[in-house]
Amino acid sequence: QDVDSDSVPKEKHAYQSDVARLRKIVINSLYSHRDVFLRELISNANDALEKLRLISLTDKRVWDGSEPLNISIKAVKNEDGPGGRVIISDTGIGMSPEELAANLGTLAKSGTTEFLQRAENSNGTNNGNLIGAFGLGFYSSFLVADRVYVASLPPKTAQNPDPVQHVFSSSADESAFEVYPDPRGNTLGRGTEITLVLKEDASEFLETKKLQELVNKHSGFSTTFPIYLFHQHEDEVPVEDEESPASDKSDPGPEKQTSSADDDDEAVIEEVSDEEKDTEEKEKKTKKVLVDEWMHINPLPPVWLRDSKDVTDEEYSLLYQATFRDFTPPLAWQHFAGDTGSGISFKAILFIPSRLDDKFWSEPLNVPTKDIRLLVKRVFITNDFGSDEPLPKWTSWIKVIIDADDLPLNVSRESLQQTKFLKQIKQIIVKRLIQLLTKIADEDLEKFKKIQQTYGPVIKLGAVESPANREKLAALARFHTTQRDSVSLDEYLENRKQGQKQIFYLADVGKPIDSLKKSVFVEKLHARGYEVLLLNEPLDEILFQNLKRWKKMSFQDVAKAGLKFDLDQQEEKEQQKELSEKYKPLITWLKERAQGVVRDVVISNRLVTSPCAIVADEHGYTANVEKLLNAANRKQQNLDFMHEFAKKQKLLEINPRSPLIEGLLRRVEQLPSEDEERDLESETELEEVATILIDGALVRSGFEVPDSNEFFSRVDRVLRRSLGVSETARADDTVKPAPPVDPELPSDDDSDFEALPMESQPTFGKGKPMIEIPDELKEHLSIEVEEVLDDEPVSRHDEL
Ligand SMILES: Nc1ncnc2c1ncn2[C@@H]1O[C@H](COP(=O)(O)OP(=O)(O)OP(=O)(O)O)[C@@H](O)[C@H]1O
Repeated sequence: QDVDSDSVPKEKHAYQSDVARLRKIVINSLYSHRDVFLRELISNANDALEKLRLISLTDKRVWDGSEPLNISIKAVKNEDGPGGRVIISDTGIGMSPEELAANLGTLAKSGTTEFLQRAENSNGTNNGNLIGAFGLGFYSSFLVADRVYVASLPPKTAQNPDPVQHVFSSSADESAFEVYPDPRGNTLGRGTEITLVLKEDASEFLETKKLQELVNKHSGFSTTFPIYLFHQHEDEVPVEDEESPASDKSDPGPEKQTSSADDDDEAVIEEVSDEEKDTEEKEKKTKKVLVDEWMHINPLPPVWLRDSKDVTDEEYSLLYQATFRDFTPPLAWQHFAGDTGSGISFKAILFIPSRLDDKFWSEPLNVPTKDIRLLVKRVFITNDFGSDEPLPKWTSWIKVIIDADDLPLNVSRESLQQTKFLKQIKQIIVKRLIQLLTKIADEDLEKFKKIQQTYGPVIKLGAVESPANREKLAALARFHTTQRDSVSLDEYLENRKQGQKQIFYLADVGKPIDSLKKSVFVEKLHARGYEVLLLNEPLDEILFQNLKRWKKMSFQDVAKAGLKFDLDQQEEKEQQKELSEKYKPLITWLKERAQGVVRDVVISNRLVTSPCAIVADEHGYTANVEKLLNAANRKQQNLDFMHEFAKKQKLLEINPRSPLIEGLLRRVEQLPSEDEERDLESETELEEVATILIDGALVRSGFEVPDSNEFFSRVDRVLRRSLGVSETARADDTVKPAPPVDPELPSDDDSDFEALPMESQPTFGKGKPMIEIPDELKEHLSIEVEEVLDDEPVSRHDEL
């Protein structure tokens, strides 16, 4: 009987629409990578075997440990012409007919629809990466096969004591698939057999050599279960042995194949030549025969059990890609052996993927990792480390294979939770990751640059999140500065100036580094050669607040009071004192004007060209913190009070060297004293200048002005004054109201006008048609405008 025989009724099912879309994307965009089909199917077989073994821990009926668990691959060439089939079988958990339909006919994965949209929109250019991120699985069969049959038989269980082998059958271009009882009966014993009827141009996969090469390249790493490949070789055997054929007895091969020797497909020996010239002289007659053999093609121990000196970079990459189903090789890895401290020894490889999942920053802090694969003596146990004590968020993306020697094989996850083992493993992973990052930072600048691009903010998160590792992680953090692009805190210290006791920084989340460099707060420091760290990532400033000091140096926000630099020098101190004295009248006058905004007005020692700036007091909020807090939408009343208080803790610093400030001082000094006659108009004007100066300082320093309308009205008035325009004259503000909707006109939706992009839509003004013509075209263009009377039916473009 054939798997496709019509002797059984076949039930037709429609594919879920997403499946059809996914198949199309896979087939169209991965043609040049089509050998991945084998890796994907072997990975699925591996999963099925792991599942069976896990279930058997609690239900011995499913598998009692006696029959072998393995994967086998066989290529069968068509007898009557080109082409043929590749059959991949496993002795794993198998699928019931319902599971065949559900698992292979629908996509249950979350994010599928979004993935499909992205893949379709990217015109196939980037689909390799997208699919890599998503996983591609069973549908990769259609890269090489026109038709696929999946025969499957689940093990006997209490609920299903007499399972029946069923077949899932589908062609590459059909929108439906069939599920039916296997006409051959329960031939598998248990497990799944996938038969790929190869496309015409995929005959290369019929060659054993090609299949072996592919397994060696990709899939030797996808599984620790033995993979057997069927092949035939010529052998010379004595004629008298003909009766008892010489198959390789030392290698039993996949159990089910040897046990089903009566199957036509599984003929053990085939005679090809009996042309041997027997001679009377020869004592023994021999003849050439084709011997069938199942080769064990992944006999090497898994990579993590080998000595790291014997493993190539390519092998590590392939192991990573196969295990974690990632198309892109990892950025870095560490292979180590250890002991948990509670006497359990293990071998492990820790991988840093080359990209961070998009979801990383939006997921909560305590998301459990799914990519730490715990094995015991090569046997997969779990990748669920529980959510009670997940790894710290900053390491949650890590991918690890860990193989323990001494845990009992039937250890369950629950009993694992109770041992110290998991906790110790998590600590070891974090420690090793930090070691790996530090090693790269010390030894491989190029690679560390790449790490920074992807994991820079993650390292800072780690330093904030875990006090125990704060120092080590902060040492790995890199920052922009006024002088350099990527500087560690230690490198910053090496570049400090004589007598510098503070680490200077300026923080403004989201602001481009170039515009931070131009800030009023760094001008003098920069001019004097001091380096200032420029922080524009949300975690930067929080990190410094957590660190408090670095190698005994305190952090100084240059937008805050408390900035110290070579001011101990006597000369400068005295100069500052003198200036304060000189500017006293202006300071007193400005203090009154700036009451609602700042706590005090002082002479600046940080400004060079700017006339003034607003700095936060030591206890006040910088513009950056104020922005963060506003964004955090503070609701609690009692905190609001503190918030308002901290907001007012600002100082107005004035630059005594600025001509504007000098001019203002002169004007203030000229103000009439109390017993003199006052010039109210000029006083108001001066006050207005002061308010603009204060508001301008707020904006320049990154704060918001209390009332921007008021601010601009004032600027308007000053501008008018400087132009000699009347301050009270009003603009002509008569505006023609928009016409009501005319129900007789076509609706907006079907208008051609709407279809035009904004910039190409004609503009209209004052109720008259108006067309803007560029000056250079005016000579060459003449335009006639037809006037339309109000009561005439109008076409859409005249309506406005
Ligand atoms: N050889 C097999 N034995 C048992 N079940 C299988 C086998 N192959 C596939 N399946 C079932 O079909 C489902 C879908 O397989 P598919 O390869 O499309 O996706 P996946 O393995 O879940 O994910 P991905 O391959 O993308 O990581 C699997 O989750 C599994 O339940």
